[in-house]
Formats: sequence, C-alpha cells, structure tokens
Amino acid sequence: MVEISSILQGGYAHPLSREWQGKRALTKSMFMYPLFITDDPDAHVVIPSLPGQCRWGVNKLQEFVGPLVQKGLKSVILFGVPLTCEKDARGTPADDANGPVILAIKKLRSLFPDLFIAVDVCLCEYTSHGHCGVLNDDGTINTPPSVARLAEVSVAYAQAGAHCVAPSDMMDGRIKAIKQGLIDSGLANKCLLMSYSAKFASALYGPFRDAAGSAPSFGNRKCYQLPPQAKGLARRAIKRDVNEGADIIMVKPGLPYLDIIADAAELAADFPLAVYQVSGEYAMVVAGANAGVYDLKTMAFETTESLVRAGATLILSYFTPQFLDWLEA
Ligand SMILES: NCc1[nH]cc(CCC(=O)O)c1CC(=O)O
Ligand SMILES: [Zn+2]
Ligand SMILES: [Zn+2]
Repeated sequence: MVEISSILQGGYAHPLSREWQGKRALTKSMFMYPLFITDDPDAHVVIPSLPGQCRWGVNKLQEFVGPLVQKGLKSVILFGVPLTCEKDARGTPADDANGPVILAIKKLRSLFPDLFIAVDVCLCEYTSHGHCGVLNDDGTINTPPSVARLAEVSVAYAQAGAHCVAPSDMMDGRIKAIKQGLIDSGLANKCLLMSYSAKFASALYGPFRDAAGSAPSFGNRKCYQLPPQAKGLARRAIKRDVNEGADIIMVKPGLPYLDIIADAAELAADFPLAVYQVSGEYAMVVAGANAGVYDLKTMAFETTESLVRAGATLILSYFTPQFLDWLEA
C-alpha cells in the first residue's frame, strides 16, 4: 500500500496547479469561478439572491464560459443543482453518469482543453434530507458510510476528467478516504484534492443554498461545520487535512475569518491556500454598493486583496468575471 504522505503529483499535474504552488499578487489565474450546473440542458436561469449569477444547463456552457475563457478565465468549480432527479438517503444522483455535473465535466474538458475544472463534492444537493453526509436513524451523521460515499463520488468525478475534487462536506476522515480512493483507482497523480478544511457554520451561505437547493430539511449543519469562534478546531482541522493528503487547504468564508487564513498560511505553509469568498460575502458587497455605501469595484478589490494579504493564493469568487475585466492590463 502507498503511504498517503508520499503522494504529491496530483497537486501539480496541471499547468495551473503548478502555478498555484508559488505565491503571487492578485492576478486572473488566482480566481476560480463557481458555476451552478442544473439538469435542464438548456437552462439559463437567474438566481435572485445571487445578483448576476445564473444556473446553467450543459448546452449553454459554450456560450457562457467561452467569452470568459477568452478574457483569461483559468479555472471553474462546478456545483450540481439537480431539480428533477430522485433524491435519496445516500445521495445516489451525485455520481449519476448522466447527471449534470459529470456531463458538464466532460463537456468543459472537450470545449476548453486549457480550463482547469474543479468539482465540489458533497451530498447535500443529492440527499432527500439535505444533509452533507449519510445519517443514522436519529438524524445524526453516520461517519463511515458518509466518507465511503464521498470517496466513491470523488473517484467518479475524477474518472470523468475533473482536474480537482473539492469536498465541502466536513465529515471526519474524508480527505484520507478520498485520497485512498484516488490512489486505488490510479488517479492520484492526475487529480488534485482541495479540502474545505476550515469551513465554518456561517450565516453567509444563504444565497448559495437558495441557488443550489441544498438547505437541510431539518436541523442545521452545526455538528459538522465549525463553530465561528473555534480557532482551535480550525487549526486542528487544517493540520489533520494536511496529514490526510490534501493538496490545497481552503478556508471558508473569507472576510470574517482573516485570522484563520493567516493561521492556515502558517500551518500549511508549503501548500497553496484557497479562500472561498462565499455567496453571502458577494451579495453583501453588491448590496452595499447598490445602497450607495461604497463603490463596487473599490470594495471588491479591498475585500479580495485582504484575503491575499492574509495569505490566500487562490480565491473562489462570484466576482471572477468582473475581475477578468478589472485586471485587464
Ligand atoms: N456543502 C455545500 C456547500 N458548498 C459550498 C457552500 C457555500 C458556498 C457559498 O455560500 O457560496 C455550501 C453551502 C453549505 O454548506 O450549506
Ligand atoms: Zn444570466
Ligand atoms: Zn453539503
């Protein structure tokens, strides 16, 4: 059996992931754009709570993503928004070969050979109960089948051609299980594993849950996402995911957690550091600008540069299309 800590090549298999291994100032290649892919292949549907963002069908990806690639878009992260599938307790539709995410991976790979394609891995969009893992009868998380299922789904995305799998579920031990799954399927040297390591139970995910239809049907996510005041847990989660074989560590959300970003930059100094500027941060910046509190572009730069200052080297942002214009030399 291969030692998990000896697997490095998945982290630099792609020209872009090689670039992320070095530090830099705000540039186009630091931005990863979240895309919501729905199962109506012709969909182009506005998301009211996320101004300017839409749900897309696979047939629309060429006309939407093409111009962004022309402007210098280097990477996207895909989120599945299944609206017509049969959801169940284990999230069976997550790795459906004809589901929107797997079809979109293949489509984007063939349309844009140089685009880096990351895929969010979670079960909440696909489970009948809307939680991010598999549950016990009493509604608590059942960890072993959860991590097994997440590993299975990750391998399916990697096999479909994803350059990166990014588990956002926060189940204990899933990084190790996913890395082992990639090793066992011969994909560990091709597919990067980006861990949402310090993901807090934040009020800032509201617009996303609206966009993805992934709000839990009962309870909340406080037993797996981190308590906002828990610096110690965040540091332990980062160290754990480094040890379990993550190639990139992520902190999420960004702006209220700059100290955690700085901690991650120290604890995982030898890794690229991703920060997710989440849906509520984006909506907040846009709403403030619309209310006349500040200029949108100035505030978008200030908030995003603060993430870089704290230590981010990669930023997942709904502002990506605008930054591609704003960073035009
Ligand atoms: N596991 C699902 C997931 N993946 C990314 C986000 C949030 C992204 C955003 O708000 O932009 C969430 C929401 C949640 O945990 O409820
Ligand atoms: Zn639109
Ligand atoms: Zn989830």
